[in-house]
Amino acid sequence: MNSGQAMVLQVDRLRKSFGSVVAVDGISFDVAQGEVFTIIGPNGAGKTTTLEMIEGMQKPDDGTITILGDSWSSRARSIKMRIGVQPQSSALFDLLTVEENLDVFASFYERQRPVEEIMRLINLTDHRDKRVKTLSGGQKQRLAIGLAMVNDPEIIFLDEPTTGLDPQARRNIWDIVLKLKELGKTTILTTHYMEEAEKLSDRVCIVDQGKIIAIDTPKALIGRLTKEREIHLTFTGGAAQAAEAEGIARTTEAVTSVSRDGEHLIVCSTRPEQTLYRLFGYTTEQEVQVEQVSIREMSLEDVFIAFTGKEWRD
Ligand SMILES: Nc1ncnc2c1ncn2[C@@H]1O[C@H](COP(=O)(O)OP(=O)(O)OP(=O)(O)O)[C@@H](O)[C@H]1O
Repeated sequence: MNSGQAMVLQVDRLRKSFGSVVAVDGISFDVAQGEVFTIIGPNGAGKTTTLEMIEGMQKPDDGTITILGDSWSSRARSIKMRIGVQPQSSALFDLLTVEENLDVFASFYERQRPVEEIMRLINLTDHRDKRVKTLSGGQKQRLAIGLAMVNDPEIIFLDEPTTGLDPQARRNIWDIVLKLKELGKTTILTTHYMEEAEKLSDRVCIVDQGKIIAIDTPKALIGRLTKEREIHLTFTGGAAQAAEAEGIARTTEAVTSVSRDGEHLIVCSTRPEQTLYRLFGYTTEQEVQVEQVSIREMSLEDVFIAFTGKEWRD
């Protein structure tokens, strides 16, 4: 986060329980103007409850929310005019067209962004006269994001905008989020897709069981992991060659573990470049052919596993 940027949202020690279930257990973070800020976590982690408290739809048991300098208790109307919340698909008017839905939602606000511009932004201009009930799941989600834009808000909240969509439809939503960023908007979204968080976000807040387990840029989070990398090699000459290379790998500095499955060799190293250099020195000298070589990239999924000790499940 750039310290020169204005904070548009400050969340401090938020708590919310439902009976004996602690849904949100002391969550604090700040969001700067223009950021794409993603709250990610497994099912039931407390993402929606956190978002709904910030959106003013649920009252926290404890903690404070300052949004665009205001609080819900003193300036609710002003906040509502300046934020945009993606409605549930079920809130769309099924029998009205895309354009009519946007017009109806826009009529609730004094400040408006031209509907024409929103339809371009959500790539639905060609479908403007289609009734909502005839739209695909992805198109409905895009319209829902458009409805969050009608008052030209400064902050836009998207709760799992891509859940249940196919990969192409998800990418179409990602394009919209990136366009919102170009427009200088702040976007706060939730997801349980790690890949999505990694691609879209300036910063990611990983939550589990109502608590933040890590918060930073995707790059910094991944950088915090061990420097160990997995090198995968496949030998054209088969298992015998792989076994010989396995012997070399085992005596190579910085290698922490080696395993072999037939002609495939997996070498874990804290200095992968040097390890590869040594292995290629051997293969060149012995004229051994390597069919395939790769170094596995670390992802946010690895961050989750490292921080919680649990497997990530979408
Ligand atoms: N209205 C409610 N009444 C009772 N329990 C609730 C209510 N809303 C949420 N919870 C519980 O609070 C916890 C957090 O739920 P929340 O919906 O915030 O999680 P989430 O991270 O958004 O999950 P998902 O990805 O499944 O939407 C869960 O255990 C959930 O069952």
